Amino acid sequence: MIRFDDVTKTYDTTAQPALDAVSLDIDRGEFVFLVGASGSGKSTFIRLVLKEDRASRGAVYVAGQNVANIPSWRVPRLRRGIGVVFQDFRLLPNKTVFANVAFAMQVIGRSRAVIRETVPDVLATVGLEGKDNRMPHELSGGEQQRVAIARAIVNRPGILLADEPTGNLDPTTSMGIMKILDTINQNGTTVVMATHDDDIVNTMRKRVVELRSGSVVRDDAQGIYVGRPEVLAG
Ligand SMILES: Nc1ncnc2c1ncn2[C@@H]1O[C@H](COP(=O)(O)OP(=O)(O)OP(=O)(O)O)[C@@H](O)[C@H]1O
Repeated sequence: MIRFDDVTKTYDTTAQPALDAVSLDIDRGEFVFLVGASGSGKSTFIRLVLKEDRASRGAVYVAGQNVANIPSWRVPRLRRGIGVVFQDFRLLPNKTVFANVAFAMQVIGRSRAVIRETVPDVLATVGLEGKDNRMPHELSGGEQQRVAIARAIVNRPGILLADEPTGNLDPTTSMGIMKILDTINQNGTTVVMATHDDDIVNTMRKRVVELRSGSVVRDDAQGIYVGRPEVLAG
């Protein structure tokens, strides 16, 4: 589903690559944690999958297609197949919950009838039934992230990328979000989640790919993550 073939990404401003000769295969239906300290390359990985940036060397494949060969006019189609969730939710502040989710369907030309039918179902999937008319500022952080997840999955993407989705949430709320991501994955969506939250990684027991200074240093099925080895050592 996602393949990195010897991918190096160097930003113009820095000599040290953000990703350094990364080769990785993520199959359809997998749930993968991408872990590593701040600056290890997690967000760069996500940006390359979305073709928001280009690899300096090597090739990135999404659903069998080398993204370097996708012309710019077809990049929206690539991104339509990929839902994205961020740490800071990124909701439209002046739109209701319903409108935030509906917006993702409007931009790809779905009819009002289909939107009216689909959005409540998706809001129920993330546990937000009955909150359609709330504004984002009337929601807790966990609820806002649920809206963001609903928006990311409403068009049924094959891939969901989550960049530190629990970074702003307390542990209990975070586990609620993880249950939702797990359900989405069990329904067939490939999930890649960047995080440095070791508690979450160690509770979920999924595949763990660890990056350090842009290199994959570990790739374990049902892995764990020791996020702060210096703390443990000390
Ligand atoms: N647009 C950019 N221009 C220059 N350097 C960048 C850019 N984006 C990231 N970098 C550098 O690339 C490296 C990897 O950054 P990246 O954001 O991928 O790490 P990360 O693991 O996602 O970190 P975090 O957990 O803090 O988000 C870092 O050294 C960072 O400073």
